[in-house]
Amino acid sequence: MSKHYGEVVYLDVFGQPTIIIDSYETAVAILETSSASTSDRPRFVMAELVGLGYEFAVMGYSNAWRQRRRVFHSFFHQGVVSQYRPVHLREVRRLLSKLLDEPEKFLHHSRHYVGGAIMSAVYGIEVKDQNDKFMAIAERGGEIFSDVMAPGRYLVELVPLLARIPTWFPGASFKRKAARWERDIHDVRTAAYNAACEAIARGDAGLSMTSSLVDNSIREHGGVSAEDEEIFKDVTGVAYAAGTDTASTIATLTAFFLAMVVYPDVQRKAQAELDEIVGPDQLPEYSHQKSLPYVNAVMKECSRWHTVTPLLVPHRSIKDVEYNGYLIPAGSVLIANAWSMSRDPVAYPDPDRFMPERYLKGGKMNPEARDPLKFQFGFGRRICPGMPFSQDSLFLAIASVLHAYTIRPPPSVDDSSNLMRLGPKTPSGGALSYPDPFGCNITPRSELAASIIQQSRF
Ligand code: HEM
Repeated sequence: MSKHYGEVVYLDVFGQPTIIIDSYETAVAILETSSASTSDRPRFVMAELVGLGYEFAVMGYSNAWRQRRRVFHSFFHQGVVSQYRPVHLREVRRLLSKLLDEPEKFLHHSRHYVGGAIMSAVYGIEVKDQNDKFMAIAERGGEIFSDVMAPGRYLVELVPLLARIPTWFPGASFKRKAARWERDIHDVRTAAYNAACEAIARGDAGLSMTSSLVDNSIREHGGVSAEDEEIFKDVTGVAYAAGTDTASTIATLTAFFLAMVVYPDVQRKAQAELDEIVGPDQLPEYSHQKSLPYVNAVMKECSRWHTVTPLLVPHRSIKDVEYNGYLIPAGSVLIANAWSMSRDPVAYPDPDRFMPERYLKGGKMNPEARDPLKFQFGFGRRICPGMPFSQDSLFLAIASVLHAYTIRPPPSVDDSSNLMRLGPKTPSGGALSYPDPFGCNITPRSELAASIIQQSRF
């Protein structure tokens, strides 16, 4: 888009000033340097109608948002996420073991890997069953989130007055849908939270975000006030929803499997590095991460190659902002086009190609290469607070799967032109983007690898 219209595009959408930001540098100038003025959110009417207003991800730049974000941050910032590593390590052994038994269900197992870690971290609940009800609730919540946050999908976003028409009114199908979905969203916020509180009351709860919040409250105030209980449900609910649903980390992990199918040379290079650093007798640990530049580069390239949230989540300006001689009026909706940033041919020559080498120089991470995490997780005061947790989760899965398994195209894909068709596509539709469905053939790299996985079963 910037090729034709420039890096900042102004649109008047039914009287609503809307700015599309196409370049990374411009996004930093507007959303980071001026973040005190550009960290509000526009109103998401459909999200409110389905009950998603409790998520601080959709709240305006207010005290309620600040309060919830502060609580969330205290459990997920870079300095504390290592406390969840034992959980990721347990879940990755489960993932490897399931891949041995049912490799064709790799996407399903990946969902359980990501969701299992977040369920433990947030509620102290261990997900064992393939058909776990809490996983199903979160996945349903994720589908609804992606639908209602899709830009331009609902007329009510442009004409909020429509939200007042009665449900039976002709053309009010969006309201009937919202009424049905409200029950699902209510379950996301309360079902696992209530189960965790029951376990705390019985005295058999695992250590978690919920148990810490409740225990601290009892210690400091002698109990949990009704007001605090609402905040605890909001904050644990958003962590569970954002971490477990069909989005984010899972979409990046799916892109990893796809990239390994399409680019076998990359896979071989990453495996050679793992063989040298980790060796054949054990599985990767976090202590290996610093010595695995190529695997780290694969992980970064997965995030860039497949953009999970192509238009991120819109911000809104609360004051006039000047950028490069232009005036961005207060009240503008600010949309950062992460898809276009990920395809910037200057930062990423041959951008559709999966090429971890772009982040490396002399066998080490190249500090001059643009790190895609700087835009794929948003900007300024709204930057994704779940990034450190999701990076820990992704590293361990990517390193462990590559170390133990070979990922090949399914037998039905017999030549390279068919393979390339599996590559990334310009996203369309929902707020969250997923690679198209694909199959792959996953087999242990050696008998030793299979036996290590067997031994680590629990
Ligand atoms: C690959 C994984 C992920 C990606 C690509 C991703 C991306 C994003 C993006 C683009 C935003 C909006 C940022 C902005 O408005 O500028 C966001 C916000 C958010 N994310 Fe993530 N996310 C991921 C994983 C997670 C995880 C695992 C969690 C929870 C543990 C999480 C929790 C949140 C929350 C709570 C917000 C709202 C922040 C706010 O509005 O203040 N995310 N994420």
